Amino acid sequence: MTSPLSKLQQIPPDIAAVADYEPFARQRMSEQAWAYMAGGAADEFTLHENCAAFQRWRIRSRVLRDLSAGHTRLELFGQTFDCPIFLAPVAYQKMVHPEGELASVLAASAVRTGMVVSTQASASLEDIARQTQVPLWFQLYIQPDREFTRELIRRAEAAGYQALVVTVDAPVNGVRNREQRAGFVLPDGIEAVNLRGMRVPPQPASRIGDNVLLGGPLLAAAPTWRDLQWLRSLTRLPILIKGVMHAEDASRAVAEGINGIIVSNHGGRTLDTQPATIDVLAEIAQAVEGRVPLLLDGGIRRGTDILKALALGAEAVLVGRPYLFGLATAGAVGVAHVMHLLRAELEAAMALTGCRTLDDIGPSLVSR
Ligand SMILES: Cc1cc2nc3c(=O)[nH]c(=O)nc-3n(C[C@H](O)[C@H](O)[C@H](O)COP(=O)(O)O)c2cc1C
Ligand SMILES: CCCCCCC(=O)C(=O)O
Repeated sequence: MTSPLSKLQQIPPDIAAVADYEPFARQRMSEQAWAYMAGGAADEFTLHENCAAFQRWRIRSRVLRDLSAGHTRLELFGQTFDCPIFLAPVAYQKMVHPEGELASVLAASAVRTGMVVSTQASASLEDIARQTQVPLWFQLYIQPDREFTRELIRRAEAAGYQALVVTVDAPVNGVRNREQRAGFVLPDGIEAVNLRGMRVPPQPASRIGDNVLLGGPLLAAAPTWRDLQWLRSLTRLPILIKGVMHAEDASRAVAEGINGIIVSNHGGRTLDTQPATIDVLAEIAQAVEGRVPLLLDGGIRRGTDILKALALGAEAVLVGRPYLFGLATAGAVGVAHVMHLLRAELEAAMALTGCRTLDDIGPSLVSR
């Protein structure tokens, strides 16, 4: 006899690729939760374009190279990871599985890769950190209440987080029509527990689009470059900014002393009709000239997508929905399996392009 929890920890038969998890995840979620987790902004052009753009890049195979003693290890900010595929910050994971972020972080530990924990996690940042043996990074939404923000950073440092990822592409929520049509609201019992006690409560995600924005208090308190200087004065942790899509912003970030940049359009959830992340990566890499590490997320569904991103200038990638669908389907085991599939596909792609290590992956391997 299997308990309901154990059913939520079993990998369904016949899963061969990350995309195979999607229908199982869909079955296990309410229509409202699915709208929030799978959906994007407005007409969802960017959501789809992130994936479609990878298909327009071609990989050139290479033959007869020495592949002995190969690996996918990488070092970032003095931290070692077994593979360049991180778990992106994703809010409210208990909405899709009772163990939520606590399951995801176990999976990150099992595959010895990084996880970025969302400010809007549904488990406490301390409880998540206690579950792991790999370096964790904390994703920061700078809050209108700056004192509270300072305290969040102090808590993240005390809990052992090893980098701050400041998300800069969502001073307001996107126009989430799919969520509106489904009537999405956070279910009872799911909340951003790390924001408890804040003086200015965050607005519920699905209502933000209904309010007047320009000239209102929300945007008056929105983060600016000045806030990044303030963050720098508060912490010695490496600071990355997530949500850069323009070479000029990337150059400015480097000039401001930011330690890393995540090329991201928030998985198509903020400003619709932005280009795919993979299509702006080379331009941003050119502006950054290797001065700080670049990471990329959005639309990664195959190991070949990862190889393309690394070839065009990223040192690592992050995935969002793929591991969320693994989590919804089979908890920690599902997340670990998704990460394993992506890594196995990356290794196959590396072998077939003659790359022994990540350093061997370069622009000559891809073309449009
Ligand atoms: C349900 C959901 C919640 C998210 N929550 C956050 C968040 O709290 N903070 C953040 O910086 N990004 C958040 N993101 C964006 C992801 O970090 C990431 O940029 C995106 O999912 C990458 O695209 P992909 O889902 O195609 O891999 C969220 C994405 C999803 C799907
Ligand atoms: C004002 C932005 C709220 C976003 C909440 C979580 C998130 O990032 C998401 O994509 O959803």
